[in-house]
Amino acid sequence: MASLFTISPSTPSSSILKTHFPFFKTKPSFRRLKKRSFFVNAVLTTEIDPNVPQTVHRFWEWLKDEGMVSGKTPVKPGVVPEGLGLVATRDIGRNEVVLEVPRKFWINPDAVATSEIGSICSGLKPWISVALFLLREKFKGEESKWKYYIDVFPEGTNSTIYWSEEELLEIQGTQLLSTTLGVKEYVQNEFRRVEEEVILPNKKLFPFPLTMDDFFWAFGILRSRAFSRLRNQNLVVIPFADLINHSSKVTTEDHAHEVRGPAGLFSWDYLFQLRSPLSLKAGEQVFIQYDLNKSNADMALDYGFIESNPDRDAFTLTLEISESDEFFADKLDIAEVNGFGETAYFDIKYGQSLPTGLLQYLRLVALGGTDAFLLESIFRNSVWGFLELPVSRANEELICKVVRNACKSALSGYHTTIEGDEKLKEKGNLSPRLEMAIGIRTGEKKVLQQIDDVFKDRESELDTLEYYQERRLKDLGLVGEQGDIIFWEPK
Ligand SMILES: C[S@@+](CC[C@H](N)C(=O)[O-])C[C@H]1O[C@@H](n2cnc3c(N)ncnc32)[C@H](O)[C@@H]1O
Repeated sequence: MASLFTISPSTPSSSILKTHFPFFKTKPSFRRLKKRSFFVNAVLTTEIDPNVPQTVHRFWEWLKDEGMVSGKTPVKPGVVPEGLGLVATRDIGRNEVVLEVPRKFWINPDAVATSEIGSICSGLKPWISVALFLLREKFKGEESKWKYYIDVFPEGTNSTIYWSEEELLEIQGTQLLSTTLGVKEYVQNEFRRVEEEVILPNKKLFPFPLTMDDFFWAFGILRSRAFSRLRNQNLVVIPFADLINHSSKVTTEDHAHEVRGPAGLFSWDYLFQLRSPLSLKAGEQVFIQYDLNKSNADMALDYGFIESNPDRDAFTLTLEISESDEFFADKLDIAEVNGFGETAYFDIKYGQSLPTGLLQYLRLVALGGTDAFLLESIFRNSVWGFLELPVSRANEELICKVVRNACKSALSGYHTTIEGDEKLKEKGNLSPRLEMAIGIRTGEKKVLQQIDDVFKDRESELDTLEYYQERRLKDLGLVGEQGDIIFWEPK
């Protein structure tokens, strides 16, 4: 039965880039330079905290210069525990607009299409075209229109894609480790392909050495900073807006909007508008909710941090209809009619009931022997409904056994126990990556424990559960309230 149930990964670094790029001709921008020297003083003395790096001062000045920041802007960048963040300069009401960024400053596949590399990026995946764009702009250094923005990007995050081998050992046995390795392999393959097909054949456009680490840097920047939920925009990096950090205190996600509005002195355009989901006092940080649906493993991979909230702990069960199953075709047909496939993924979250369809799919996969009649075509429209409830003792016993064995086997793959992890946490003084590793492995183990408990309880109830045949007899009026068989007696 090993093929009935497999637990497998749920889904599918960095170097400091040289900012000086000698191959681009220098075009002095007197307007920008002149204005900058004026604003730098103003900014330095009155506006931004002196602890904020110079790169951020220059970026702030650039935002003013380009009209994205005015005297009315109620936030400014600040150094906060999450790195850089946006801090309220006055009290801000809930739902109040904190910033607006005109479309001409959005970096998305459309912006790449109209850039110098547009023609060679047209067939690429959206994220790859934006990654190449960012890398190229980074290498252009002084010559890039985006220089002040790119200068405030971090060199990396704590995403597991950047962890050393030693650090990855701390998540040994976790699904996050397999997902991380899968993602790294995917990015490596994409880099090799784009290097061969786009970068090397276009030396004029990419006259600098682009390494795998550079590509990973861009990938990590996009995963952690791109907004993906705007209407018609499936990937967009927005200067200024991407300085905003996440807080679990925010429980809504409708903070980002695309609106029409003034985008300069005489122009009107789409604006990316960010509203504060919370009311804030001056000096407090503005936060949003990045994604309510992401598990801690997703957060670790994308953003390089996790929440202590156990609701984010999850484990993905992967179920499969084996091709060697004698009823493979019928089972697959039933699964497909009901929105599943040969393989089905079920995300199980801590503290929540089993996901819809999991028990049906399990019972379907385990169906055989005397229950196989349910696979006949006359039952095709009703079988999924039957599978909602236990089919037979043998079927229910099998699913319990298989799930429990899989949980035990997964639990044996972790190199620490929940108790051991909790002791480490109590001791404190952990690096952010080790703290994440402990959080992730404890979370996964707790979910596995929870799944095992559910099926353990079910196993203990096998004798008292009602099965298909009994229900059927009841439906036909042939079983009494006490479970006794009623014989037909002529009146
Ligand atoms: C969109 S950027 C926000 C700006 C970022 N703090 C910076 O310094 O540029 C997202 C990154 O900020 C950090 N971050 C955001 N919210 C966080 C949180 N609640 N805890 C820890 N790090 C956070 C993570 O490094 C994440 O990848």
